Amino acid sequence: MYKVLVGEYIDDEAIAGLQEARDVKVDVKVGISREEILDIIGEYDALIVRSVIKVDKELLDKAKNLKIVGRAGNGTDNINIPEATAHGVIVANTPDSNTVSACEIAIGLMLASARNIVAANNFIKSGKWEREIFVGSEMFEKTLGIIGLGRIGGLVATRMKAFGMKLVAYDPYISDERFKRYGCEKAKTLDELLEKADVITIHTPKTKETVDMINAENIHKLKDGVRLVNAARGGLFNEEAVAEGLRSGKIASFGYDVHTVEPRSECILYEFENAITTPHIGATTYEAQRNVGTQVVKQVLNGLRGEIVETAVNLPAIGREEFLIVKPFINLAEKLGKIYFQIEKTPITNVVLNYYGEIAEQETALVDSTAIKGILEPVLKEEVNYINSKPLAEKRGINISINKKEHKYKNYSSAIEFVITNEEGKKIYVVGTIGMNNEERIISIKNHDVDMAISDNMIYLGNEDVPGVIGAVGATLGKEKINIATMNVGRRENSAIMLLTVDSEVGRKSLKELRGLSQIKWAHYLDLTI
Ligand SMILES: NC(=O)c1ccc[n+]([C@@H]2O[C@H](COP(=O)([O-])OP(=O)(O)OC[C@H]3O[C@@H](n4cnc5c(N)ncnc54)[C@H](O)[C@@H]3O)[C@@H](O)[C@H]2O)c1
Ligand SMILES: O=C(O)[C@H](O)COP(=O)(O)O
Repeated sequence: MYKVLVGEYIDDEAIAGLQEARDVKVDVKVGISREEILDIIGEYDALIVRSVIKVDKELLDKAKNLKIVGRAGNGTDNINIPEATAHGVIVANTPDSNTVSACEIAIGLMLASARNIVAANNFIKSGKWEREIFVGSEMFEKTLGIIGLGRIGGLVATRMKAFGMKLVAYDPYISDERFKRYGCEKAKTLDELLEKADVITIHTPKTKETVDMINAENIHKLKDGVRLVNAARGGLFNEEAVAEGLRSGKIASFGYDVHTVEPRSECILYEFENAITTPHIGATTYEAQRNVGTQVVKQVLNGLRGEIVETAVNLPAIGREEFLIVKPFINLAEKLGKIYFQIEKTPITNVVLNYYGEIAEQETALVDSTAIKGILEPVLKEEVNYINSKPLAEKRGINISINKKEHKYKNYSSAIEFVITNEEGKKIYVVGTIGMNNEERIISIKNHDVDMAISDNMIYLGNEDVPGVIGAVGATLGKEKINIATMNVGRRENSAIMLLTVDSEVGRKSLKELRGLSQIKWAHYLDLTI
């Protein structure tokens, strides 16, 4: 039974989804104190957070059973990712699930602050009526500067284009094509954007580069009467500098959802009527919370069950399309990796993974990790996952190298070759491919060419290359009530092997019977279930 701690509010349906899982016990402790979480985290296999709980080294050191942290949302700046990786903990967020809500709050703050909606609302409810003091500005034909043209920046661009705004964006990490796609003029420098924009909205993560993007030094570069919006992360615009700009009139308004300190009850900006704010509610919509909740539960269950966690942030970033190409190879690699310790017992010193053909042109880091996971998992007591498999192998003195090579298995569009060297200096080769309909196939084992679909239950035999072996093996398995699904033979000068797929598990007694046949030199059952 996996224990999951939900430490911040997530959607009720998502909690119900967790509770329905038979292998999970859920504790919901929304608003849990720091002291309590440090006390109890050692019991849990998974932790679900939003942006409040700090998942730092202190917490991770105490989280002895933790396998995955699910971030029900986008930003992960409350989680120490390198530490999580060092602890073998997967961190997964839900990057696409709340972007529309975040975009809409940015636009809401932009319009509300430009039209004095909050001040006018407060004014009228205090029993007064005036109109002239609430003169605002239109967005039509103004220039909107977007810092960070990622998911949310892109959504804002599309929508504000419809308002008739001219768009200029600053994002040094994206292609020119993306600027074109969103109809944005590319600002080559931040200064260029600061100088051109009538309204500026920021949609970057919080990094060393993005903190204080508007600060005391560069505020004079802004247009007089500029309007600012921050629905990304607190501190991207320096609060003191913005307060100074609001005081001097340089900045006409500031709409912000995110704060340098959260939660907070005081802020230098609260005195300004034209600075309107919300308590980080960008993702607080029914739709976003439903999406985020469903997505985080899916990722956490996958992580606990050893399945692929598509949105893991401490794995190499891989696009959806690329992921779909690589995905079948991920399972294939794990299965091929499992073969070694089922046919050999000597410890490994070296693993070389060679990629050939189309797969060699892809980002294979996920495949590398699962290949190593496949090798180690059957023999290690510790939990092995995609995150910790390589560090665990290195800790055990196993040298790993990955190569993308010119194609040598030309009959196949792609191939993965394992070359495993053990302490006796023996080299074991296992090669596989993905065939039609994403079928996992083994195409060579210990230098014997075979070509057969992998199944969960396989038998690998070494035999004399003499007449009658196939019949003897068939009869023996028949006696043991084991049905043979397929059979493949591989022969070389002095040796022959047989690889069989069978419909059921093969017990010790059946293996003993096979080994007792005079023509059989050795027999192994390969359990390749994952
Ligand atoms: N207010 C909320 O409730 C809420 C909700 C969701 C997301 N967010 C925040 O919104 C922000 C954007 O999220 P996203 O999903 O669009 O992220 P994203 O990763 O899709 O896009 C971020 C963009 O910022 C760019 N960028 C990075 N460093 C930059 C720099 N120094 N200068 C200019 N551009 C830079 C990147 O190239 C990228 O294109 C994040 O900070 C996220 O945490 C807030
Ligand atoms: O990064 C995010 O997803 C948003 O800032 C929302 O954060 P929250 O989950 O704490 O509302």
